[in-house]
Amino acid sequence: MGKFKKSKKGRNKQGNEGKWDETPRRSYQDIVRENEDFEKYYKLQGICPDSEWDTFITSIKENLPTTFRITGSKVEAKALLKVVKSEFFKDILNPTQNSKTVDESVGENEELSPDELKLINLPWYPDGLAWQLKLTRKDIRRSEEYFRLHNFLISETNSGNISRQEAVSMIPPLVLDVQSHHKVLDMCAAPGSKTSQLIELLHGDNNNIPTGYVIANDIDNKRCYMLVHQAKRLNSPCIIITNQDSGAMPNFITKSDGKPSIVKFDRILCDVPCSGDGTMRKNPDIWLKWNAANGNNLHRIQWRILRRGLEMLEIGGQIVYSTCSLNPVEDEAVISRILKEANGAVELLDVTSKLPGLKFVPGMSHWLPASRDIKGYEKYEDVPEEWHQQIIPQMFPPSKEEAEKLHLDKCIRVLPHHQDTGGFFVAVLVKNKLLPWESEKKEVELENKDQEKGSKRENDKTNEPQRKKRRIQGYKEDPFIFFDENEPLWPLIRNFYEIDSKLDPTCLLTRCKEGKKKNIYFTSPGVRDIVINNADRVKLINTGVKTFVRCYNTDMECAFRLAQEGLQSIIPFIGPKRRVPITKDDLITLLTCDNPKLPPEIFRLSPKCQEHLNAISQGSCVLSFVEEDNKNDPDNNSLKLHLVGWRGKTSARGYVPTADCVHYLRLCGADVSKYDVNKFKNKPTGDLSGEGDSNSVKIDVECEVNENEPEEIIEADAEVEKMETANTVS
Ligand SMILES: C[S@@+](CC[C@H](N)C(=O)[O-])C[C@H]1O[C@@H](n2cnc3c(N)ncnc32)[C@H](O)[C@@H]1O
Repeated sequence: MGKFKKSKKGRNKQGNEGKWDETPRRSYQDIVRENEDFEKYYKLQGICPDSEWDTFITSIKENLPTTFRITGSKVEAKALLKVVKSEFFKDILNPTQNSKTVDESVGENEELSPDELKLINLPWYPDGLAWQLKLTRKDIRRSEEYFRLHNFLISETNSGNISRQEAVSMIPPLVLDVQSHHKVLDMCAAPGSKTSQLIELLHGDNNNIPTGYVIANDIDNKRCYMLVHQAKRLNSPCIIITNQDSGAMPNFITKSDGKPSIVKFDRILCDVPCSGDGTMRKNPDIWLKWNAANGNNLHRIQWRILRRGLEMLEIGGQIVYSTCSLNPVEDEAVISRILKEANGAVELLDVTSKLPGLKFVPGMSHWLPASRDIKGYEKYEDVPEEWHQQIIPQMFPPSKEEAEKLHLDKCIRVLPHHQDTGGFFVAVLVKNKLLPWESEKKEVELENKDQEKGSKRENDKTNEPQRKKRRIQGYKEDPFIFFDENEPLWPLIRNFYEIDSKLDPTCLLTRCKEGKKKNIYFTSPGVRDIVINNADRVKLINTGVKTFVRCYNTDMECAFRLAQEGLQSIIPFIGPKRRVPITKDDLITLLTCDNPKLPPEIFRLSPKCQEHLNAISQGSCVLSFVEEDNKNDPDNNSLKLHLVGWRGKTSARGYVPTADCVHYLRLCGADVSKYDVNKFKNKPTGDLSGEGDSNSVKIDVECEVNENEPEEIIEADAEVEKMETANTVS
């Protein structure tokens, strides 16, 4: 779904683009990576065989290699992968040395040990799209040898076509088995790297809008706007962002088949808050503050979230529980506790076949809950009273007989030295029947109560005018106002773009009750159902992908231009008139135009494109490129690029941000060397940073609308940038 991505207006405004590798403000070099308690605690737990201890402890003290994955639809991602392999990895990494520094089949290379390999294609990530570079970001940034790779990583990150994500953090969405019809809940989602993967998996390679959706939730309001930022990159109409404590997450109501019912989710990701000691390689400050009490205190929160997740899960549904902590009290102890409480209603799944080539150890069945002074206890009765607040009976490992039933060995533990990553824990659970404390009756009663509350609010609402900013438990968000069947704006837009009647206009929404509508967003019908039926009961932060934008250019018959963000969602519904076929050469001509004041004249484009443009009125249009080579491929593997364009009086333009522009040019095999400035020799003129827009191909200024991004989003954009930079996830 290369289609569902990009646009980083907020980031551009902040001038934060391109800082993919900026060193975190505080200097990690000065941190002494030692913590006696940490070592004592994990030796006590026996998290690895004694013979591996030295390798483990050495590895966890080293800086983390750089990892990234290529995002997008299979076709577009594969095209970019080809560029990565042919243009960057082979030539740039040790060009004069043995080409086997690139390993595409880990384990099969007999000549070089993994230690000698600089570049590894992660074998367990589908389609070879994830890579690990044995170089830190600083190595890449500081060395002239890698300047082209550095430029590439910056610009493709900016355009959302690669995602910098720690290798192990890619695992949970992969084992969740998300399909396009699934209702997916991401309970602790911010900053959202896994949410992005979930959305990509939901869209799969199907061009249809998925019937399922992803609800991405976080308790931290500020961090919710990081999710908005991630969602903006993906341009999916199937995501909703909510701001709740997931340990007490309210039920969602649906009326999809007429009568109200409680939504049960098919897939849930429970990537809980944790001590994060698996991330010490990228967050060395954890060495300074690590203590055993931390994990003990988190156990209860983690258990509470997982428990609520299981309640919200459909029978037959799957939930992934994950942490970036090595601590069994935060990992197996939570799983063991919940399995015991569920009394057979929930069981662990073995998902190792979904991760071919991943090195890991099975989950532990024995551990020693320990007090802050690193004294481990075999049983609760041995715990001195002073620690009873911290250590509770439920944290203890199962008895031998219990352990045989629980199969904690189906959990996956990745330790840093296994394949030079961070540490990680992941477990997949399936719900086979109602939980012992759940009953159909209770759910129905609850639902009725919810309905009563809902209708009371409705009645109250009719008696008082709706305020622009509603307040639910202190939160304020602009309302979500869906078009009704008779929306006066719709016929105008529909006729201009010849929009098929299959597009339901009631799935379009705005965020302003009064005044001129500026931006029109689009959601899938499933998302619309959730928003309409839950806006009064759940803190909804954001939904919808920007699809039409008010345009003040009076040369256009329609008051709304297309927005690139929503184009991929509605392209199947747009009629042939405003879809302009372009060739690869047209695309290159349109995208290499540097001067917004001098866009290419129509006569410079291909005859077919000229003919089409000459036949339509001025204004917004779609520029559609379909790769000729594979046009008749039965698997429909031809590269298709749809860009928002503008038909001017005598000229045409692509309306594409700079980073996207470079990306498309790269995919077309065009020359992008003018953007590829060697900063060690020249001051950059090509604008890969995105801070300026000198090279972006832009629409007439008068048609550009003043899209005021909410302050929270701009701040969050900057914050995500900072986090990605510092690689801090937990
Ligand atoms: C490990 S991080 C999640 C990382 C995220 N899944 C990702 O891949 O980018 C944990 C998140 O849980 C959130 N959180 C903590 N307590 C929570 C709660 N009770 N309900 C919902 N979210 C919570 C934190 O704000 C934090 O963003």
